Amino acid sequence: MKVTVVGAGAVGASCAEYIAIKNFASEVVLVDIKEGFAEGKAMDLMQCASLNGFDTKITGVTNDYTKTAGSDVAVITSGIPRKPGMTREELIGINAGIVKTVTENLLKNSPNVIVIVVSNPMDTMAYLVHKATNIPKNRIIGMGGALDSARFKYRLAEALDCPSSDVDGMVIGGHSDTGMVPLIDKAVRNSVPVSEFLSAERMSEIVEATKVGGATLTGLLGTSAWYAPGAAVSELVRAIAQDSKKIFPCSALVEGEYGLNGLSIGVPCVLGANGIEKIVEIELNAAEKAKLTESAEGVKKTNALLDSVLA
Ligand SMILES: NC(=O)c1ccc[n+]([C@@H]2O[C@H](COP(=O)([O-])OP(=O)(O)OC[C@H]3O[C@@H](n4cnc5c(N)ncnc54)[C@H](O)[C@@H]3O)[C@@H](O)[C@H]2O)c1
Ligand SMILES: O=C(O)C[C@H](O)C(=O)O
Repeated sequence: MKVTVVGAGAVGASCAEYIAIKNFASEVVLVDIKEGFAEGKAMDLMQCASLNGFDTKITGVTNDYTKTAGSDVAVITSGIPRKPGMTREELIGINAGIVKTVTENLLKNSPNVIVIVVSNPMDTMAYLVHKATNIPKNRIIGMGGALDSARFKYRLAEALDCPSSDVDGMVIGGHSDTGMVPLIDKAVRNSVPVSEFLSAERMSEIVEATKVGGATLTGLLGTSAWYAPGAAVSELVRAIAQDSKKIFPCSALVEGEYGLNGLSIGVPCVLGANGIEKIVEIELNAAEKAKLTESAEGVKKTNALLDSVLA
């Protein structure tokens, strides 16, 4: 499998590193607009090959999309990250134009590529890729829910004082500070509902900490996170490479699922060789449904800004 990662910054490089370390792709091409930057990141990462024991070939190019030709998957991380105090939505003015141009360049060279959108505001950027191209909806995947769910599991494990591998849980909805919907009533510790172990108050603290997970890290780091984002992307790419049919919450174009239409938003998706092979409609309780509907309204408000920022 050939994977292109556009944006060789914090998230793009972390994503390339995890893909290489997991050793399922033959080739990763890093692309950046900054002269020499992707080449440097690729060289540094390739010097880890003998140390970390991977065979994936990583190359870097400065804005030369001919080198990305024939990519099976392309990950778009190009654009600016937020600074402390900002929302992801505030990035739309700069990132929309970047994501649109990058997508057009990718498609010219890899018409059948599956696109994974990472740049923020991610749900709106995924929707932009849908609006600006004729890529079928199964080949446009927004990465947010896989990361948010990993953060949810981290918070659950912290509260339960157990390893993350003992908990399971999922976050659906928009990838925003207010729009995430951590499905706390469905979260389990080794198949036992977490409500058996945690008070209602502790559970709502976990939900709130999960929703602001990205903002918390941005406050600590001065820019947004990259390790868990890179790892989350690498798991989506792996599911495609291995045709695994695993379920991840991804931002997908909804056409009636969950009563929603005309936007990309985080919903459970089966991922395989064809990208999003199915949106899974799980039973939501009334509160979860109401939160998802409200979240969709928020994403739609941001989507409505696209025309003016791209004009
Ligand atoms: N969806 C998620 O879960 C998630 C998680 C983390 C970060 N993000 C988003 O990912 C984006 C990247 O974050 P980062 O921390 O890696 O930022 P960064 O600044 O470290 O890297 C971004 C890179 O994009 C490059 N770039 C800019 N314009 C480009 C273009 N036209 N073509 C190619 N490269 C271009 C820059 O030169 C830079 O190297 C941000 O928008 C951030 O908000 C999303
Ligand atoms: O928080 C951000 O702005 C980056 C990303 O969306 C994240 O959740 O880490």
